[in-house]
Amino acid sequence: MARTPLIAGNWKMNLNHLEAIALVQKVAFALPEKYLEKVEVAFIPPYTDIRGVQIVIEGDKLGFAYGAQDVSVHESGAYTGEISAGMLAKLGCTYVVVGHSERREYHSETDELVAAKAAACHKHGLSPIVCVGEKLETREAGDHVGFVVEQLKGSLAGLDKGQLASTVIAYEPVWAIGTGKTASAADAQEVCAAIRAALTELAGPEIADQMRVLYGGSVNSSTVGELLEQPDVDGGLVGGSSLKPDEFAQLSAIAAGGPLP
Ligand SMILES: O=C[C@H](O)COP(=O)(O)O
Repeated sequence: MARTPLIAGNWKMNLNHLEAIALVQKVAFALPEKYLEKVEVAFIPPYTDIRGVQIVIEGDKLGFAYGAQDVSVHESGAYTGEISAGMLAKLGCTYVVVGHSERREYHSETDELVAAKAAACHKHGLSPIVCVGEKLETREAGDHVGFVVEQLKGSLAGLDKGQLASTVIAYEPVWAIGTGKTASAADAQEVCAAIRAALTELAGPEIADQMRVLYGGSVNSSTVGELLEQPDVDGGLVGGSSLKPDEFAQLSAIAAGGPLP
């Protein structure tokens, strides 16, 4: 089945709320609307930017989606510094990245916590983008496929088939993030195919076939075309290149089927 590619720009901890609005406007200026019929483009800014991003996207009917980089497992209450899924849903978010390797590494997030965050998203109609990926030593030992599949199963534990259907997976080999080393298209396909096989086990072929599996790690306009030609790669979770409006517009256009004129 044809899956609409998703290009999600994870800004990480970059851009204040004024810079955020300017970036969305520049991408909208560079990327003619017709491309959005063939690719879904989402912005994943820091929490403080989401309101501004919402206003410019909704106000100008830009056709982009947006979301958050993390979420609390708690609903509300005395959890200083936390942001709930309900708050993000109220702001019109579609997506929430959960289990990014930077959160797993710097905030000691476990598969169990990631699964709880994914469940919190679903409770409020948000689609989690569940991130998985191996470190360099695991790849060098040749254990990357088994590692990623186990991490995936742990990070989706407890989700029912309906929830899985509206979950996005992002395969991000840690050694390729922010390093300029993109996994080869064949490397990405190998793991994304194993992810889809695991999703088939969990949710059945019909649902697994409609779920999007993204690749992330130094994606840019030169690499996105070949990555998306792979049968199990359905888009990109894009870090550094999402902060450059012309580059992000170009790679989104390529994901839609052709470069900008
Ligand atoms: O979430 C995005 C990924 O961590 C990839 O970041 P990158 O494109 O800067 O390598």
